[in-house]
Amino acid sequence: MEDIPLILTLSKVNKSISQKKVINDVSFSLEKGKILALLGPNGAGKTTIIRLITSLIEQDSGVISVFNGDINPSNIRQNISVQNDGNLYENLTIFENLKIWGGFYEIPEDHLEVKISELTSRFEISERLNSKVGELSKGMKQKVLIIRALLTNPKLLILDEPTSGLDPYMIDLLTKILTEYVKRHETTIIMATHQLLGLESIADDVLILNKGEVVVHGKTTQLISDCWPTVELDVLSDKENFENNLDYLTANFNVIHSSFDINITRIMLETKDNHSRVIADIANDIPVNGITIVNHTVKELYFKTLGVEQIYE
Ligand SMILES: Nc1ncnc2c1ncn2[C@@H]1O[C@H](COP(=O)(O)OP(=O)(O)OP(=O)(O)O)[C@@H](O)[C@H]1O
Repeated sequence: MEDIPLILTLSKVNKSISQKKVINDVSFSLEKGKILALLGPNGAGKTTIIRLITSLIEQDSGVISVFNGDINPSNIRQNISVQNDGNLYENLTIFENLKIWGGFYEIPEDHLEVKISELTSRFEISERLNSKVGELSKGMKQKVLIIRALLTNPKLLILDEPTSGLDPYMIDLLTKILTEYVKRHETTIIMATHQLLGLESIADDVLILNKGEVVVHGKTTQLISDCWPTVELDVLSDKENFENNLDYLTANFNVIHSSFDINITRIMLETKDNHSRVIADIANDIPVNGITIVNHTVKELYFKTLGVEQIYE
């Protein structure tokens, strides 16, 4: 299999701010065309990592290599886009803000106007193009910041809380736009976020930081299957069959949890066996109304990794 080039490598990076160690021996790398979810509690060091990668601050020790070479201040702006890279001009319109930004990057005018039109339409904000930014809602301003970051077709796009202020529909749309964008432009994305729902469908890789240290890093699917090496199934059956079914299931499997819900019994069991065979066996042996495989999520991975109890599933 062909090796995918690395866009970013951090090796034993350390950083103290005001005599406090905020980044502790952080090492990881990121392949071209992947989306990395950078996660961690408040104060874990996500923004500091982003500031280090973009050379806004310098590490005390360790190596940060972007595009296979040490960060080069002269090409950084052409190749890396950061969503929170400076405020928008509140007294200017969306169009004027984007035009000025494109001008900084010397994007040819006709090309820039086409890009603005495409992106604002994709983000469903075209009709507000001539509205002053100061009159926009928080979510709309957020869209403009993301559009601005995409204008330059960056090789590396860094998003810090991109879903902040976005409504549920826009969060889904953003996920779609970013996954399509990565495929079309071979862009690599680092996304620091607290919005964990649905991350497994967008993030190729996950990195969880805590107190400046990497707690977990790897491919999302691999991390989830490492964390839950067994298959869990929800077995739905009528209440009258519950006791008999439960006897059968506990005799044959490791039943983790069972519950009633009106006339449905939900049983969660764990098995290391091939799940399609297990499903077929159960359906054959007892009266069931349905069996579903439990898919674990990045949110569960996050809570399990950090050893924090999840309040809501
Ligand atoms: N300018 C600063 N002066 C002092 N301490 C700082 C400064 N910037 C960051 N820190 C400290 O560095 C640590 C990491 O902060 P950072 O902003 O990187 O965390 P974060 O993971 O992005 O948090 P959040 O999820 O709240 O945005 C925190 O303990 C923070 O107090």
